[in-house]
Amino acid sequence: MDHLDHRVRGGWTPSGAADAALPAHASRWLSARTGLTPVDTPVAPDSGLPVPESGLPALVRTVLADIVGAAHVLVEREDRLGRAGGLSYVDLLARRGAGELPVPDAVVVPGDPDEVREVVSACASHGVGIVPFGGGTSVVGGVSALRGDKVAVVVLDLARLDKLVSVDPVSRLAVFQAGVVAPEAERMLAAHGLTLGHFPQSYERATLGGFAATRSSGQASAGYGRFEDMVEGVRLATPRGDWRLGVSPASAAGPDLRQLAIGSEGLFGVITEVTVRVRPAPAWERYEGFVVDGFAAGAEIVRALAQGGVLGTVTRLSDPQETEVALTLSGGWKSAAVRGYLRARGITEPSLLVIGWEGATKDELLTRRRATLRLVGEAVRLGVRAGERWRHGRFSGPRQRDALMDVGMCVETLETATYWSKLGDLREAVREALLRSLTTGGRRPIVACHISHSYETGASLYFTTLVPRDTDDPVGQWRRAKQAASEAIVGLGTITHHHAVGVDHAPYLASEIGPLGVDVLRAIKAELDPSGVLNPEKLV
Ligand SMILES: Cc1cc2nc3c(=O)[nH]c(=O)nc-3n(C[C@H](O)[C@H](O)[C@H](O)COP(=O)(O)OP(=O)(O)OC[C@H]3O[C@@H](n4cnc5c(N)ncnc54)[C@H](O)[C@@H]3O)c2cc1C
Repeated sequence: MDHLDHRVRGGWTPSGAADAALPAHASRWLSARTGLTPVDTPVAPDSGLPVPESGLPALVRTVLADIVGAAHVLVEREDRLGRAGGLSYVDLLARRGAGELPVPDAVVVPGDPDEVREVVSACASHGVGIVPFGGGTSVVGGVSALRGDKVAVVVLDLARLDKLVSVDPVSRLAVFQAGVVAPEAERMLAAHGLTLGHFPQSYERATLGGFAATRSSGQASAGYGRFEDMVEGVRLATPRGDWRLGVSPASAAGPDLRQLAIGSEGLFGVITEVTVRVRPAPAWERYEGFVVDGFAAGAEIVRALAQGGVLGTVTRLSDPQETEVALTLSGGWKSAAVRGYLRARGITEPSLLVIGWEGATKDELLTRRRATLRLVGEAVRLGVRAGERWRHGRFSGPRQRDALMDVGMCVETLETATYWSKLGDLREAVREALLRSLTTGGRRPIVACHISHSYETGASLYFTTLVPRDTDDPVGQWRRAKQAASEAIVGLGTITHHHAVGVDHAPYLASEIGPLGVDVLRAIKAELDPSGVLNPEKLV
């Protein structure tokens, strides 16, 4: 079985490798902007990382091998290391030898939903923790191999649950096994002229089960909705047995229990199948770029589009800081000329707005575009080239994270959401908290932000922070900034719009859902997972 490459984002896809490097001028620019003294800190080779011996009791190993076959219970060092943690900044730091990297005692790879149910049941009987593992792209510690009070912990890898179970084109439904990765889902649906329309930035590697477990939101959420809007049904392997939910497009049969599985982050059961709503694949697509003067003016445009019901399928507004960073790191800011042109057009704080439209026919697309453009107002139109440029790089930005870490940067992202009336305040509060906590020792952080998911009532804010890494205490530097940002968010917005809770946001969950909410979640967990083996130390 493949080992996940946690080091080089270009390893996600061979075609992506080219986007993983930094352009030549980038470290010079970073030095000038942030005070970086470039260093060379490549990833510690995995062979240098401490990996304890597997503590999986021999009896449990035999029981698991009887269920999935001995070849699918992996205890070798490389296999366990390959499924140790996800892709958060802290995970990446641990790969560089800073901080702890919890390594599972084994990786179990069941072949179908029934085997998953049996593995879950066996682990529950023997008090062994289970970390459900989809694409391993969690950025909040969701797949950290924490064992809590359990004797051992195994990663339950869903890679072999990779099948399209059925398609119902009449009802526009498809049933997938949970380990199907997003591009494979799209490929299988394309054979039926259909699309799911879920394109998060982690698209190349994340799974449908992972999307459901984390309430994921893709770049085309304005057109297709968030992942929870797409889920019609789920099949969940719990220690209490198999649980299937979702039998009709709507129901008044009590609370919607599917929502217990969606966003449950592997604590209530392992999702083995997901029934999703699908759509005809669009025949026409068009992306265009615009520049607005300042974030506030751009946010007003996006609000008008959202409340006017004319958002593009993709609608994404970068603030001036993100516009600068994105164009510099992509090597695209042919600066002087573009800045001069924008200044001549009265733009002093360029904020890039990208809008993408889709349609079954060209006329449908153009009708949508016209409706949007009526509300875009004074924005400077950069045209299709700028839009296509964004589309080309839509999944590649994060791949540069490793290259940035190699030269000594701390690179972290966080996301939140709030109502339109509080959006400006929330952006300011988070910016201020990050700048305050990270401006130390001559380091000058860049805090960049964008809106990429908009609703009638509000929008998400996604922050990217770049700052020279504190080489003496890189984890402490991250922890202080995370705490400052999270405390700034509490009371103004949600602690997470789509990355989920995992480990990193768990301390702030109660402030969002109340202590009673936490008790309710714990009661549900106690009912479904009485021995508490599912994903220890996450969510609640
Ligand atoms: C570069 C990058 C960009 C990203 N961009 C986005 C984005 O645009 N939008 C977005 O929503 N997210 C984004 N993410 C976050 C992440 O990709 C999502 O949370 C995604 O939904 C995780 O899917 P996965 O298959 O990788 O799940 P994993 O990382 O494997 O798991 C995530 C959580 O779900 C649990 N889990 C996984 N599969 C199952 C299952 N079958 N049953 C029960 N529990 C399960 C895990 O235990 C864990 O708690 C990004 C991450 C990275 C690294």
